[in-house]
Amino acid sequence: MNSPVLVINCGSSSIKYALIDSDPEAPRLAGLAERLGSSEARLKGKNSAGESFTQALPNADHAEALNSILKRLEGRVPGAVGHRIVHGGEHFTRAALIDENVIAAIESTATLAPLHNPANLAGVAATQKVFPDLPQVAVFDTAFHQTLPPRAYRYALPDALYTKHGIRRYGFHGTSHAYVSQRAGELSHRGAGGWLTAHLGNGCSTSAVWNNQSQDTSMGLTPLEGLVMGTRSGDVDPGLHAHLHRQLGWSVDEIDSVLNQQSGLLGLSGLTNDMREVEDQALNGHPGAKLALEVFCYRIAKSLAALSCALPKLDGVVFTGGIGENSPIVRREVIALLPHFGFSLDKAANEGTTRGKEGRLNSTDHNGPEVWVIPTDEEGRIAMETRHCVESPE
Ligand SMILES: Nc1ncnc2c1ncn2[C@@H]1O[C@H](COP(=O)(O)OP(=O)(O)O)[C@@H](O)[C@H]1O
Ligand SMILES: CC(=O)OP(=O)(O)O
Ligand SMILES: [Mg+2]
Repeated sequence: MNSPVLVINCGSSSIKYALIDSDPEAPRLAGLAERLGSSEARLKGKNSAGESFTQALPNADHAEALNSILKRLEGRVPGAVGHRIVHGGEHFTRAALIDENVIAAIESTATLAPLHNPANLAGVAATQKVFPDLPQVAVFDTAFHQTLPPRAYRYALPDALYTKHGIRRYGFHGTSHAYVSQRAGELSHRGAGGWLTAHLGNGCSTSAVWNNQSQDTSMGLTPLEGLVMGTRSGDVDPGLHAHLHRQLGWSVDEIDSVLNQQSGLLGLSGLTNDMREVEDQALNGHPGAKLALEVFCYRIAKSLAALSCALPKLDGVVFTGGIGENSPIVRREVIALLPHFGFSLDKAANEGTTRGKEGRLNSTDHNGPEVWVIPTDEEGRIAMETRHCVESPE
């Protein structure tokens, strides 16, 4: 397929899009429709000359936003649409051409990713209306982690909860972990081997990848397990839920909303879910922001150390996502908490790396495991998998 792929990552009130050519060097048309459904709705993006635009779309819904996106494609016609679908359960080990059965399977896992899957499905429905003749492909966050062995994916719960109800660890951000671990293997003389990856964006997760296969990851049944995130708590004592219910009288919905939307950096700092602001306020001495940064970094280091058990040998660690790519402070603090692993961080390289650049952050004469920053490319990976699926569907 020579035509470009339109990649859609649909959230509850936003659509991220990118039009990606088969030639990876060709310029991308990309942007974001946000605050959909409100009077503030708008479309922001870049044209092929690299110029930014912003267009107000008052009260636009997903379908209206897609029609506006279509007009920004500068006459280029996609050959397929690739959708990011967060939860694919155990049904999907690779991308799938969307039909009624695939939609039904995605619907059946929707309750496991309530922040993501319903919005992803709404994006599919809206896109099918706008592009009725194009093949549409679902690319799952969970698929890359379907290689986890049972020791990593099983919870120590009664067997029937897994066999009858699918309660197990799935893992997310698979396209990102797959892309950056593969890229680390290509950039480093060590090749594909044992890589720990830290995807640190609004959602955050770590993964242990051996020979391009995921061996373990920090997120579980839902994208709430594991690291501290922008507004998500990550790991808490499983006894917390019963305690909050019995002692404070909180309902399940209240508990769920606190853990997903009012916790993480926002909860600890009492200020914001935005790491840039947390760092600024921590530097100003704000106690909540300092604590948020400290817990955030400690939890990442602890997770990386734990995940190293999944690898026969450790070749290096890769930082990615908005925070991983842009925060020298977080990278420095995390590496400083792992002194037994023999990492060495080059201060100038760590502080000099800027967004959009791949780089190794340890000195070249160093024999221990490497430290890399690799900007993630979830859209590029989704386009590649979409192309592959359309060309050779199973
Ligand atoms: N220069 C920076 N320093 C620290 N954090 C940054 C910087 N730039 C972006 N971030 C953080 O990255 C996070 C967003 O990550 P991103 O991967 O863009 O999000 P999403 O998961 O929505 O794709 C926010 O917490 C933001 O503050
Ligand atoms: C799965 C997940 O957490 O995704 P995001 O980072 O886009 O919220
Ligand atoms: Mg993200």
